[in-house]
Amino acid sequence: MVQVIDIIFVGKLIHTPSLGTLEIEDATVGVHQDETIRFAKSHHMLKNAEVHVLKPLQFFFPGFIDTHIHAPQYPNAGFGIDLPLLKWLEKYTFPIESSFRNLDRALEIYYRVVTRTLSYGTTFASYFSSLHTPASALLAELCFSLGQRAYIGKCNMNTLSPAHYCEKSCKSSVEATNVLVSFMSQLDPNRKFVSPIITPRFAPSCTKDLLKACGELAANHDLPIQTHISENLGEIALVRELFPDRKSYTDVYDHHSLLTPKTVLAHAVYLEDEEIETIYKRQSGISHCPTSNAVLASGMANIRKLLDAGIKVSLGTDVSGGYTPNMLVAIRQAALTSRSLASVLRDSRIALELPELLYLATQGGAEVLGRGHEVGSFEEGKAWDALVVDVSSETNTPVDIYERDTWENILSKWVFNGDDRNVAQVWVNGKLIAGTECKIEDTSLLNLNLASIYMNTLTSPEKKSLRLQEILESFTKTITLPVTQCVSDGKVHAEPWKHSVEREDTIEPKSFERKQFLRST
Ligand SMILES: O=c1[nH]c(=O)c2nc[nH]c2[nH]1
Ligand SMILES: [Zn+2]
Repeated sequence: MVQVIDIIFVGKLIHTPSLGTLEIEDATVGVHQDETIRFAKSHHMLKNAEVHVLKPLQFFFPGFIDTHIHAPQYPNAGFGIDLPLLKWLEKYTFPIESSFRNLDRALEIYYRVVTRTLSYGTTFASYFSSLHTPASALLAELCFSLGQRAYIGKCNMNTLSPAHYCEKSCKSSVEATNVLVSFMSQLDPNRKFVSPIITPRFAPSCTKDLLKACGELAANHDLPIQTHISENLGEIALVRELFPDRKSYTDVYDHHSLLTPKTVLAHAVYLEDEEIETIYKRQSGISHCPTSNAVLASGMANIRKLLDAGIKVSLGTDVSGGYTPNMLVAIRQAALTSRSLASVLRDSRIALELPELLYLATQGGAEVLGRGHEVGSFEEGKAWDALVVDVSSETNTPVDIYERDTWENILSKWVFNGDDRNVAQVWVNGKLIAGTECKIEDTSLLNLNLASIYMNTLTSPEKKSLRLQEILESFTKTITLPVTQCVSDGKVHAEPWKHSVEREDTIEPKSFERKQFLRST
């Protein structure tokens, strides 16, 4: 039985509960651990509570919600900015994703992705994994055990992809998805922390029957959906060619019942007015990915137009089209993109203001993921998913604060100059899980946890026991020296996954039996 402790947080509290509203106030917030904010902004005290009082240049901010990130593309973050979308997929993206057949590799990289995004203050992420069910299950286990809220979707893709990275049929894609869904239902039956999300990669990589099947999977299991839409002109032309009967890219998804109130559409750079209307009618949401749109020279989405149309909008890092999983960078790029577009189109209203940008990165994300009533801002009854941001000189970051700075200025300086060193604490559901002030003391326990995660995703019991020692040993190395994987014979290998040996246990299983799992709470 988990011991329940009440916690009281005292300090500056900043959030954007609605689009364009910025609240900055001194607050005392009571939180029932593992439950929700009991009372916000009141000075009522709880008995036997643990009290956290912030230092002068620290403040509470809602955890970031990244509504579009490709976990297996993380090793490519920061390179491959020379090609447009379709060529980029072929040259960089499909090769890295296909390497996630190998679970050792998946574990090493996914562990890094989750801990890295947490260090930047992402408390909730909607992940695309690769097409592999075991590696996707592993990512789910990692998020669950490390405490990050996550939607996890294995890619559905059965056409127009390289032979070595393409599902064989609609049927096998659906079966593999069902395996992941049932695995995750055992992991977190209430979907409070981790939930599957149906993930048809994008229209060109799915046959019509698979698009239809994805719509049915989402409806039958009551699951959210994520995909890409209207990112790049070459892609849009391809969709027109592949689906000549459909009026538009949006119509392709609508026709296959993929536009629901729980659908996340990434990019939406070139939507026509009629498509915007359809998306509004279906109450689907958009993940704006401005860094990726700039890196791949895809275009500039007019977010003001989407907001004016009443569409829910959020922000995504879109690693590795986006070069970093840092949500602060997504916010900066959204600001600059909107300002560039405002000047090009000679309409100053297009520029997004700081409170709007912060909303997109928090409450806007929660709304798009269908969890606006639970997370995204500090309201009575919501979960305590919060950051303690520290902008004091002790952090040694380029956020230099002077006496005359107002809290609005301080906030803006953090957004434009801050980094992970300013993320002192990361709380999810009333539990401290990351941040510079959160020290993981017992690394052996962490290793053990990771090992049990790994074990849960393997199929054959014999292989599990045989490899336990090996796994435990390799973790110590992986955690402390992740980069050594890229170096051999004294040379740095740009594509380290090519050097890994494929093993039999990377074959897609028919089903998972989830073993009892250690969660640290
Ligand atoms: O930015 C993108 N990243 C991807 O991995 C992808 N796949 C299809 N369309 C895509 N766009
Ligand atoms: Zn993407």
